[in-house]
Amino acid sequence: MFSISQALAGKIDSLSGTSLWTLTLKSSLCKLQNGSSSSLLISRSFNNLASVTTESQKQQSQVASPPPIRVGFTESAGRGVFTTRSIKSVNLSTPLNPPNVCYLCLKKLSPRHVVSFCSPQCRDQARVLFLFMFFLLQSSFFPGVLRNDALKYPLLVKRLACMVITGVASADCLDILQPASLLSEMLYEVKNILRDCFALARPVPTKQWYTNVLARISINAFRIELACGSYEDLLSSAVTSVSSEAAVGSAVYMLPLLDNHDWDPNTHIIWIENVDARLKALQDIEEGEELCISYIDASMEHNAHQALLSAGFGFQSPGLRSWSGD
Ligand SMILES: C[S@@+](CC[C@H](N)C(=O)[O-])C[C@H]1O[C@@H](n2cnc3c(N)ncnc32)[C@H](O)[C@@H]1O
Repeated sequence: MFSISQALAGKIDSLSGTSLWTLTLKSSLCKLQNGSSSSLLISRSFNNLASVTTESQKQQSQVASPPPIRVGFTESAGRGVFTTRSIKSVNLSTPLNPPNVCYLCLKKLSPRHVVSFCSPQCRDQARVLFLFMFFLLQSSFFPGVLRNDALKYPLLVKRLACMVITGVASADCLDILQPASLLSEMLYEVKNILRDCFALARPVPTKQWYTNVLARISINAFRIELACGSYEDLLSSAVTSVSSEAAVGSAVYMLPLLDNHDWDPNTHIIWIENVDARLKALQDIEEGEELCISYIDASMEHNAHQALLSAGFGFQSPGLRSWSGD
């Protein structure tokens, strides 16, 4: 298990040599009323990730070792994430249905939970972070809005707005991420959804601000497919497809957002106890190799695959073209 906790502070907690990384970033989450949820994870200092230290390094009394991953430039896909050591893959088996999860941290709830937070701590943190959110959650307009998938990103924008307003995140914390071109309909929805929220805030965030944030979130948000209660659950669930209906939320992370797409990825992002993201090696990875994930369901038909990549991410996948042209 390769665990990186408190990436916000740039620390890795443990390293024991298997194929699973944990990227734990400071989180702020919200489960929505109709059963879907959204979350936003912010790492304040991207640069900290380049200077992480490991628990095993600490335990081996300061034995010098490079961080296990580094951010570098690829030939054709901008920035990417590369390993600095080799990693062995492990086998996974059958998927589960997504569990009911805590509104704040997406941790799986036991059947005895009647409220939607796993602990008083999560509930209290949510109260602070979602001060402005609660107003909207109570509005009759809200459940209808949430049925539209495309609107989860405005909700993430709103989450960030709440965090900025309450001082948890800085207004420019996503600026480092690559932006997407936005459809005018999305901007319209953002404006409507955020209007009441922003009306309560001083100073009022500008349209320019939320356009900027939405443009980045819309290309960089992850669907959180699963939030398993244990490592055993993970082993039986991590193969759930990106295209399945198993998503329990969405999240924005810093480091995983620099993972580029490959039609035959060498890693897969997964979640175990909560919204902390883990990268799992799908195959043995050589030192220095770029870590790639599949942005979409890799089993998808070729033209649909290319259309999604093109519309959603602004590029096409040459690997897939040669693969499907056999
Ligand atoms: C989530 S970002 C990945 C990090 C990005 N390379 C960066 O520098 O911030 C997604 C963007 O990376 C680029 N990208 C990712 N995978 C690619 C690939 N296989 N080929 C070309 N461009 C790719 C596309 O511009 C895409 O919109």
